[in-house]
Amino acid sequence: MENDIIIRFDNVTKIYNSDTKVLQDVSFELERGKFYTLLGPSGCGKTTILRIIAGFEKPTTGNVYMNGKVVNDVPANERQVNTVFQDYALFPHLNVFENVAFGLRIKKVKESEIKTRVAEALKFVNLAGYENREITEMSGGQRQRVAIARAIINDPEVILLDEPLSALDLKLRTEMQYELRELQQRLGKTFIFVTHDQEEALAMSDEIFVLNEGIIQQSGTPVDIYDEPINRFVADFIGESNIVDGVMLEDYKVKFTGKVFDCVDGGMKPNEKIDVVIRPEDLHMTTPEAGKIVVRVDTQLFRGVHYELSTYDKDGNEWLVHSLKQAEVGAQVGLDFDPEAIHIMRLNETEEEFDARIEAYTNEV
Ligand SMILES: Nc1ncnc2c1ncn2[C@@H]1O[C@H](COP(=O)(O)OP(=O)(O)OP(=O)(O)O)[C@@H](O)[C@H]1O
Repeated sequence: MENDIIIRFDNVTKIYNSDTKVLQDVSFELERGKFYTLLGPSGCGKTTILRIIAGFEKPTTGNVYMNGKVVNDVPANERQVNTVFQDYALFPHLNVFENVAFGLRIKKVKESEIKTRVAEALKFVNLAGYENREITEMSGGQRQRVAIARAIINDPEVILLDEPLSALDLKLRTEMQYELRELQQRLGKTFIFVTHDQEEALAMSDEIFVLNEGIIQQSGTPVDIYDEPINRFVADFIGESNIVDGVMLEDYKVKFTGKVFDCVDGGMKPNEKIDVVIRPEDLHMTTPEAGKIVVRVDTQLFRGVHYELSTYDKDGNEWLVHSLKQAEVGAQVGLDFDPEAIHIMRLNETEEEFDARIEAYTNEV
């Protein structure tokens, strides 16, 4: 239903003063009440998308819609959007109460209403009772929550979060991931979260947009993107991958490392060159005789839950393996995998082409 679409980008391009395109024909639709993540390396255009949604920047071409209306020229303060910035942008000279109350004071809301609403917002982020604390006396995680309380106090429809966890240490970051996700679900608002951390994106999102050089490479649920990356960039960026050159001989038959394997993919030209991806956790160690690929174990690291092995085949391809069993460095071992573990990626296939092929191919089957 069009009703449920809160934000829509229609072929949005952004060119700053020079002629480099920071965003290239970006189109997407965001539904109300979901948790979205923009994921990509530094400089890929994530923050630019947030700034366009917030109204701090205008698209060079294309249209941005909110609730079905074009908002290209609507100023930031007239949009139902609030931002939580990377450094939280809290006022160090004001206490917690005044930081959260700030937006309401600007709007000249009555003092008694300010009190009630600040108390509600602080309760929501589990900071009831902290009203009189100075910002400088709050921990990193608590400051984060103050910033969120400040962002939700005006009851915006959309909350933008620009790398809000990057200043926290690993343990606190993980805690805050749970907390933010839970908070988003309780609030029922649309969250748009920017990060370059793929684990964070996988853990928190309903849907992820993977960006590179101003182009959306792929969008989908964390599971879809992890299981079916459409190109080398996405496969590499989302988790660890083994990627080798291959040839799709015909439907269900792929050749790589000089051997032919059964797979579950198809819909390509005969003998088409492709990239093959196999995730390290899908490779199982066995004897060299029983293995589909024979490799030599080069290094082994204990990672707590599993061993991470770096191995090489006779052609010099590296195969990362996650194994519960220990291996012997220098030993020859076999690697086994299921046909379903072989992911095929067409060279230069766009997301639309990928979707169309999968649909046509699965219909055929
Ligand atoms: N105001 C501006 N004027 C000119 N160029 C800009 C401006 N803002 C951003 N850029 C350029 O646009 C590109 C994308 O920047 P953006 O901040 O959107 O990327 P990002 O993915 O958020 O990166 P990061 O993770 O490093 O913040 C970069 O090359 C950046 O230098």
